[in-house]
Parts: sequence; C-alpha cells; structure tokens
Amino acid sequence: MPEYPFLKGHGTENDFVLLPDHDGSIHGDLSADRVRALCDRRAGIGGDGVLRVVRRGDGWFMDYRNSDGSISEMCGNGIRVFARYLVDEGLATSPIPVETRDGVKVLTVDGDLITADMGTPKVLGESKVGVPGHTWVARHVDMGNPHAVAFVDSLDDAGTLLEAPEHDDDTYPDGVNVEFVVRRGERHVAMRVHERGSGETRSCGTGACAVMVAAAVADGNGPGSAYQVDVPGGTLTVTWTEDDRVLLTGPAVIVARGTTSL
Ligand SMILES: N[C@@H](CCC[C@H](N)C(=O)O)C(=O)O
Repeated sequence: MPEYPFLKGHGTENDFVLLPDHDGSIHGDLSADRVRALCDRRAGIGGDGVLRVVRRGDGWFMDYRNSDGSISEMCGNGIRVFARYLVDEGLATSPIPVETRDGVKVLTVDGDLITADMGTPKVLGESKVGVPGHTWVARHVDMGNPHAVAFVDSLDDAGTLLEAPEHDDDTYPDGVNVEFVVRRGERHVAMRVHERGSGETRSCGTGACAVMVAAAVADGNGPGSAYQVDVPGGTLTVTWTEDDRVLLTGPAVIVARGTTSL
C-alpha cells in the first residue's frame, strides 16, 4: 500500500489535512471518498477539510475540499494554514500569492499571525435561516463562497447545529455557510458557524469576514473599520479597508507531519 506525506494544521481550531502534491502527480484524482476518509476523526487523520498543495506556474494553487468531499471556492483559515506550510518548508516568503477557485489571494506573515487579503465582499439581500424553535432574518454576504449571517440574542439559540440550518434554496442553490452572531462590545462580535460540507466548526475565516461586513453595515461603519471576531476556537481580526478589501488576520499552525496510506 503506498504511503503519502501529509501535514495537519489549524487556524483558530478550524483544522485541515494538508496533502503536498507539488507537481499534481500524487493526488490529481483526489476523490470525495478519500477526502472523507482523511477527515474522519475516528478512522482517519481528522479535519474540517483537505488542502491539496499544488504548484501553479511560479506560484501555488490551494485545492480546498470540505470534509464531506465537496469542493468550495475559498477557505479563509485554510489559506492561512496553507501559507504557514509554505513558509515553514522554505517554499515561499511573505507576501505570498496563492491561487484559489476564487482568484488569487495574497498572504502576509507577521510572526504567529497570518493575514489573508480576501478581496472585495459582496453585500447582498436578506433571507431567512432557521433551527428547531428559532427563525431569523439573515444577511447574504458573498466572500467568494456563500454566507448567511444572522444576529441572535444568544449563541445558544443556534442549538446543537447537528443538522444544517434551514435556508432559502433559491438564494443559496449550492448550499450556504450559516453564521450566528452576538455583539460583545464596540466593533467586537462573537459567532458560531455551521459550514456547508463540514457541519459546525470551531472557526470559519470567510465566515468571520462575512460577519464583520454584516455587522459593520448594520452599525453604519463601512469600509475603513476593523472588528474583533471571537469564534469558539479563538479570535480573528477582520479589517475592511478604505479601498473595499477585507483582510483576515489570525494564528495558523502546523501541528503534525507524517505519512498516510489513506
Ligand atoms: N472554513 C473555511 C470555509 C470552508 C468552505 C465552506 N465550508 C464552504 O463550503 O464554502 C474558512 O475558513 O473560510
């Protein structure tokens, strides 16, 4: 049985299996079944998703998969862990452009913290999301991937999040990441998230950006503001720049390296 190199890393406890596949020859046929096996927390390595690391021209491409094997356009914590891997291995130096299915993102490394320039957010309309016993109006924010942001009285109101929250299929034909948000202070919020393709996770980078943008719009603060976003796995800082770009800053670490036959 062939053995393949892997690494395990996380950003605010949103955790990933990294598969180095620099020339695309090892995992080019990465199937949904293999992603599910790698992400399995009992029979596999365990993770919210897989980051396949591929060279593209002079740079790098992040091939991101959710733990259920589905593909997403973007992963804000994943791309920061991806950058940590490149720097730790001496494969790149900051600033690092990384190609994704949502275009090129530039990563900046400053000690323990890695910032991803996530690009311009799209603030769209409102729809409803629900869990048993509760329904909320949610703001649709597109960060390259789809988000529904609901402001709630208590994060406990989201319940167990063992099932995907109800949402409007016409607004989100490809599914949605749903964020539940409470205010903690001025320019300071806390959130839980149910991720499309992964279930409830301890953090979501694109979700934190969507939450910040929705909160800033609701507060009458547009571009030119920064918020602290607390997630179950830590704290992220999201800055909406004057030139309408969203910067996601937080820690990203590699915690294990090995080989797997999965
Ligand atoms: N955890 C990620 C988002 C991963 C993709 C998401 N589940 C989707 O399907 O869009 C992040 O940190 O942004």
